Amino acid sequence: MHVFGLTGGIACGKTFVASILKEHGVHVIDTDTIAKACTDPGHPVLDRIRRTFGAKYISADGTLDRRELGGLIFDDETARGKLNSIIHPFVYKEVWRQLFQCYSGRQDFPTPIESDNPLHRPTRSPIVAIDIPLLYETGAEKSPLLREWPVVVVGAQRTQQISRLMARNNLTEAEAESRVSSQMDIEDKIAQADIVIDNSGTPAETCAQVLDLVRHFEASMYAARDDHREARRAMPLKERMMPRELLNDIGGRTMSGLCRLGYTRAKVLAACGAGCVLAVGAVLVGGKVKRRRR
Ligand SMILES: CC(C)(COP(=O)(O)OP(=O)(O)OC[C@H]1O[C@@H](n2cnc3c(N)ncnc32)[C@H](O)[C@@H]1O)[C@@H](O)C(=O)NCCC(=O)NCCS
Ligand SMILES: Nc1ncnc2c1ncn2[C@@H]1O[C@H](COP(=O)(O)OP(=O)(O)OP(=O)(O)O)[C@@H](O)[C@H]1O
Repeated sequence: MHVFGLTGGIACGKTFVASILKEHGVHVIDTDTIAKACTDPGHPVLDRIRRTFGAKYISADGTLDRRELGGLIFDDETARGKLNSIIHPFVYKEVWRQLFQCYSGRQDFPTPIESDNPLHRPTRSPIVAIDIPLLYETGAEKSPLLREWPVVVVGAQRTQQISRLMARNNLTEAEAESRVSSQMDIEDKIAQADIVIDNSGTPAETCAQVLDLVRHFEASMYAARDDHREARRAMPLKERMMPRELLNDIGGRTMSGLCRLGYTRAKVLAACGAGCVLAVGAVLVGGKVKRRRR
């Protein structure tokens, strides 16, 4: 499986690019969708928002008043930091859960967020994009989630960000300016990117770049798999087996990682079985080690 981070400035076109990726079979884990699910009525996050910012940010029907809260946090760095510290830990945990679901392919992996959203279903897609608008702002590129994987930045000009945001969200120029300024400058994101999709042109031009990107990932994934198979075929049979101590070590470390995320040992084992925990661990330590065949 090949994973990559997808980011860009506000209104640069991440959602547009993600929709093309999905059409080409890429599974997208969307953190905006997860963050929205976290603020559904009944979720502990909504209650913390009410206690932190006040009841005026909750509508009469009990849902989050997104426009009102957006008006506060995009203009106020301290409030933004508070909101991020309430929501982001839930988002991070749910991204990991969905990624484990992708690795294991199991529908019944324990789910903190129950949802009918198709994005929350497991996938057998070999390529997974994690769409994180605040990827660089939160240092996710250096976190265990993404440090082994490339980051793709969707870029556009700042003036286009403002005009697209005003049109899409029905905002004034000042409101759009404040939202764009609340994030790292798009030029800085482009400078840090591993790969850039330039969405300053026509949608058709962007589609062509995205198609090239999918082909690039497919080619590098299959080349790596073929190299790996060839190298293994050249090894004596005994060396192809993974030592039992290494298997135990990987299994133990993966299990403690999952337990730190809040899953109980029994839940993890019931959900995917010991063999799968080992396989996930093996993939995470570099994909060099394969599950032993019975
Ligand atoms: C402030 C909220 C209620 C405004 O809701 P609204 O429907 O207007 O915007 P939406 O959620 O669709 O986000 C649109 C875009 O705004 C930008 N954005 C959202 N939150 C933030 C933030 N805390 N800081 C900077 N930019 C942000 C992102 O580029 C995002 O793609 C909402 O964005 C929110 O809950 N944000 C905090 C959670 C968060 O950080 N989400 C980003 C992904 S984890
Ligand atoms: N190449 C393009 N030409 C013209 N309009 C575009 C182009 N790409 C995207 N748009 C429009 O710009 C707006 C922003 O795009 P999109 O919603 O994909 O951005 P985003 O990066 O996901 O935004 P956000 O950070 O707010 O989630 C949308 O209304 C979209 O239809």
